[in-house]
Amino acid sequence: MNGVGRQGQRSSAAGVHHQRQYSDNFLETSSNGRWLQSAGLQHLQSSNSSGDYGFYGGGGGGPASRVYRNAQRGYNEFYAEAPSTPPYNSRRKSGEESPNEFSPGLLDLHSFDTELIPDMQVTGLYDGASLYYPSRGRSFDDSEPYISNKQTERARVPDNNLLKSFAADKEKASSVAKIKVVVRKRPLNKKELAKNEEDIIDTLSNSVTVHETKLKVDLTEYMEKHEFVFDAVLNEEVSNDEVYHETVEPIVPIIFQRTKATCFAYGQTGSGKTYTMKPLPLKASRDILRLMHHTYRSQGFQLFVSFFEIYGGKLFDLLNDRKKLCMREDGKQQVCIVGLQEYRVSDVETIKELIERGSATRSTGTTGANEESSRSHAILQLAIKRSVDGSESKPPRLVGKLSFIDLAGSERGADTTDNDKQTRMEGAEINKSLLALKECIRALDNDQGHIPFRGSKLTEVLRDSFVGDSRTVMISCISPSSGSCEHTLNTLRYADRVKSLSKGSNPKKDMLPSTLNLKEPTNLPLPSALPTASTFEVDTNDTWPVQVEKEEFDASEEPYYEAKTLWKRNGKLEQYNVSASEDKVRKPNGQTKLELPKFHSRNSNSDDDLNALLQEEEDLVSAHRKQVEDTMNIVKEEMNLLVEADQPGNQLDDYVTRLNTILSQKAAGILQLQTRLAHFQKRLKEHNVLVSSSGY
Ligand SMILES: Nc1ncnc2c1ncn2[C@@H]1O[C@H](COP(=O)(O)OP(=O)(O)OP(=O)(O)O)[C@@H](O)[C@H]1O
Repeated sequence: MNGVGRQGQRSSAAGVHHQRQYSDNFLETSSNGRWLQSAGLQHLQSSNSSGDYGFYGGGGGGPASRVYRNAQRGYNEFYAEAPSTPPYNSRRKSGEESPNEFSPGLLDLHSFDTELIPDMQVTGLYDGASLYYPSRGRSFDDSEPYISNKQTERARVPDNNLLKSFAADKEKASSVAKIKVVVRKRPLNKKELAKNEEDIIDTLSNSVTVHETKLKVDLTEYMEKHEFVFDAVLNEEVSNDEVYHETVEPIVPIIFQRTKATCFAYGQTGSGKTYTMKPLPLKASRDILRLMHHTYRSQGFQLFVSFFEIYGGKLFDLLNDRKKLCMREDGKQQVCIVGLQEYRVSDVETIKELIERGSATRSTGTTGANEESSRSHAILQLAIKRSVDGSESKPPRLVGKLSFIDLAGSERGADTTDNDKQTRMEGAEINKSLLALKECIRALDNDQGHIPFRGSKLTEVLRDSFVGDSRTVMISCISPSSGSCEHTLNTLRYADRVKSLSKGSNPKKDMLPSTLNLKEPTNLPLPSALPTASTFEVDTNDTWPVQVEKEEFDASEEPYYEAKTLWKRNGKLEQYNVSASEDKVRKPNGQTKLELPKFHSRNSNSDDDLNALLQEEEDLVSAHRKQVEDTMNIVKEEMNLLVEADQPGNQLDDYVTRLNTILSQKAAGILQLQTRLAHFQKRLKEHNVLVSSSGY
């Protein structure tokens, strides 16, 4: 009844509301770095914002880290010459898909991208992409080469433009909202239609209204309206392409600007999370590869894909037969996933096959039940790395990362009262992770010094996505049916809480009547108490017990040591450096079989070695720190001694003895540290030998 009436009134607008202006808190990231990290691990590096800013700032890295930072300077300076981002170009209308073009966000980038501009077209710098892409209008096929060599060969870069454009790039990055919350409504499905369920959701511009039927005490029905405002609301007519344009596309270019971005799909089971998320990584990869081959051509960027899931608090590699993975965190809050396979990819087809393979592995799972996928979080990561000197002879370092997360069904968190113990535990874990996720996103936007990563496995794994220069897009998927009203409201309330209390939220929201979203009852859809570090179950198998308060390292810098060992590990590294054409092996029947290049997992002995090495590194840093403290105490003592020496009547014997003691102490301290350092250097060398002789 009501739903039918409202459907008639529903806005014909596609529901894509292009909001370009979001306030945000764009920060520059300092280039702290860490020089040792475990080889053979997929690294989810912690990053920090600048020390000025205060995210775990401070001298955690100690003097040794300073040395590393200096060593990194050259790289950073080099990096600072990345091409620019142009002013915003007019966007094509929703639904106008011409996939062979750069999508609008990318067009923006290109209109400043002199590298691609043929000499005779320089005057058309701001004329839009059509100038540079003669292939515009051709239908895009994933198997089609996405770049013509001729096009790139025409390009030349005026150096001064590179420098000029860096500022523009930064400006562009800062104009991308730090957190964006989007709602997507799916159409009624056959089952719901068969049950005569109504569409109770109205969408208009960037608001969504839920019409909830309630009963009065006299059992007459009445309608309660719940209205929410978000950054964008996408209705059931909106295509996956438009979802991409609205959510991920704007953040793709800034991944090259050392940004970590995360896109989540949140919602109840069957609300369309997978439907929404599945196409996004492929579309993003396509744009990333285009950028790599056009704008950042010959700059040594490489794209890597990994795909894993968190199920029942445990990690499984979806690209390696659901092999169980182990998450480790060292004393410096570096989170690593031991054994995760990461594939270097250079063509869309390979990525597509990987995504399909991972998705198939996920949906079949261990029990083969679809049920399972709604209880797991699937995480697909696209990592952009870059060779230090632009060549492939050196190991690549992480530049930016784009994570796509298809979260477990939000209502699964409520399974905590289920009779089955396993289900209860899974429900609790899901609950915990969704709560922790919300808190982390909010902390991120509020620039809180403390981000509650430890609330769940999910947030621990995503730690590096919440620190430093990061972007988050949350897509809340909702079902339109009256039967899902309660879940839909819960989803929208969750999304509202992620967004509404954040400092950098949509300025439009502030202009709205403050009561708009506050009409909502204040009870949380999920328990409001977030597990704290002390209540969080520490799995001693998976997590290092050491807890350090300070964030010390910058995720934008892949640790030198790791890079080195990765290189050694792979290099027998033709495998690692397989080109697109080598990725495929022709089968006798002419079909193309994918032969994927692999990062081999290391065996447990290697893991032990790595852990020991990491521990030694920590011991060395601690010893160094202690030595500095001791030296400072000794210097104080020395100064006192000098003051006393100046006093009349000072005993020379006493002065000489005490000075002797002080100098001996100093020498002993230095010697001790030197010995420890030499031992550590030896161990590093041994480790390299171990890696290179281990058959990789
Ligand atoms: N926007 C949409 N347009 C058309 N069909 C959709 C849309 N969203 C979802 N569907 C369909 O609805 C069904 C459920 O969607 P989907 O599997 O993506 O839900 P989900 O939220 O991922 O569920 P789960 O949590 O159980 O994994 C699928 O058949 C999907 O094709």
